[in-house]
Amino acid sequence: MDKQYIMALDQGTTSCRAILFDRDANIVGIAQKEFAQYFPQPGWVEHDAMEIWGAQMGVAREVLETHGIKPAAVAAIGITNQRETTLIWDRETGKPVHNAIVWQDRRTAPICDELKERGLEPVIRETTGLVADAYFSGTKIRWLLDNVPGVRERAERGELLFGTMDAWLVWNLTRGARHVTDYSNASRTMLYNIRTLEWDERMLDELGIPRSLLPEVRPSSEVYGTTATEMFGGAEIPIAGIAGDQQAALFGQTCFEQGMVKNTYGTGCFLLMNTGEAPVPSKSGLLTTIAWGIDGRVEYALEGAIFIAGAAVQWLRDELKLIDSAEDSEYYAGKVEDSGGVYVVPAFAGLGAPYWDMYSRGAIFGLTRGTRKEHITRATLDSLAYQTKDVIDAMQADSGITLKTLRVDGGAVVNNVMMQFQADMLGVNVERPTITESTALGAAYLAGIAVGMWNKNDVVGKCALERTFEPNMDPALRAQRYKGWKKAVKRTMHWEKDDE
Ligand SMILES: Nc1ncnc2c1ncn2[C@@H]1O[C@H](COP(=O)(O)OP(=O)(O)O)[C@@H](O)[C@H]1O
Ligand SMILES: O=P(O)(O)OC[C@H](O)CO
Repeated sequence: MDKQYIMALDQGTTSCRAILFDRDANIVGIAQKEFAQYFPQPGWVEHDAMEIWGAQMGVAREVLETHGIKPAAVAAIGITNQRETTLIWDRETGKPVHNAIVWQDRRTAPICDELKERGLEPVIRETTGLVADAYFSGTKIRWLLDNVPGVRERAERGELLFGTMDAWLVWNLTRGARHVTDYSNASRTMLYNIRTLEWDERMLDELGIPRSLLPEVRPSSEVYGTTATEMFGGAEIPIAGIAGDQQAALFGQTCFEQGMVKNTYGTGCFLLMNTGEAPVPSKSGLLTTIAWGIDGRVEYALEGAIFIAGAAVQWLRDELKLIDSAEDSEYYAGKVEDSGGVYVVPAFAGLGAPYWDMYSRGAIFGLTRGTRKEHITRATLDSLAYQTKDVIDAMQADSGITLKTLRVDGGAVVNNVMMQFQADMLGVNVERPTITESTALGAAYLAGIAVGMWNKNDVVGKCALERTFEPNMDPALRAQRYKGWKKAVKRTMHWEKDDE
């Protein structure tokens, strides 16, 4: 039988998706399942890894069945995942020792403070490209070793394995035959030396993490193994691509040239600029990270991670109940000229790039007796664009490259009011592609390339634009609005730590 499909498994923060692509990289079908979010304490976020595994397999089988496609017709599986989310499990039983600690989880902020006090920040930056923040896996592993009874002893006896969600899925799909991750995911652990491309002894030592926990690090496009026979009714499907979701989106948007930038507007916003074969250090609060390893080469990116973006729209809907659905935000925001001087700073989980303030918290500024929900809704959407501008300014400063256009994707880019304001704020065109599932597309490309279905040139030709938003705001007005935003951000900083 002709192997004509590539299946992307997109293990996101709130849902598992399986997306089938045909040989022309068109979407044939999508299945999606949300899973539970656990918030055991303020600032803590956990996932049940067994639920994720069940949901991921469920959608993989569902998308094949719904479209009447036999597993044997799938040429390869590409995996892409929420990054940093940390799991430790037993190498014999496959049982997790604890829920996964999610990237948004702030419980390890004190461990990060301790690393900073020990003067390790420059070492972390130099070796891993990251900053000392609770966001990354390293301090989450440390927390599990210190706080879950028996885990440190079992880890030291070599009985346990650590992985981000990619490694967890590959390990399960291959029934424990492979414990692997790829360069892009490894570069988010705070344990991986992005220059030597090895686990970093110093960081492992500083955090007291046994090496035996760690997966093997492989390129982002190669056959890592095949699915165990019982997974898909006897078909042994090659698992041929792995990349963290934001790097996968950069690949899916075919940002293959140095200086090309994409922004994904999902729960958070993640901007990545391809910086080519050399890691570019940041002086402006960005991360230096591995984009992918392919064709025997590793390429790097500068990244700005914004923790709360679309999640702020969910907050309007679920907590404030100002809107009934995320789509409503466009309707209400469109009913006013502008936010009427209101600024929403959605620092619910502290601030990421370029501020890196774990102790900032959300705030609404500029309220007057005339403020309506339309203004607050608009200001919430504006905050996605302002945060993006903060990161773009930092990227331009660090790389010396001036942004020409911004390629966008993710669930929130359907919002035309927000996209237009983004173009206005940046003063460059914002390009929205036809397929906004860039993350899954990137994973599919990586897998399809590994099994010879496509090459890199083929996929560049497949990128089609659906709409371009052109800037249409007076530069003086832009500067004035942005100044207000900077003032608002400043006033939220250190909120949790200031006693005054
Ligand atoms: N029309 C819309 N306007 C603004 N935000 C939206 C809209 N539709 C969806 N969103 C936001 O997009 C996010 C979902 O995007 P998605 O890419 O699926 O996120 P993730 O992969 O992070 O789970 C949600 O946070 C939601 O609030
Ligand atoms: O699941 P997403 O799309 O919100 O992405 C999460 C990021 O990978 C976290 O770094």
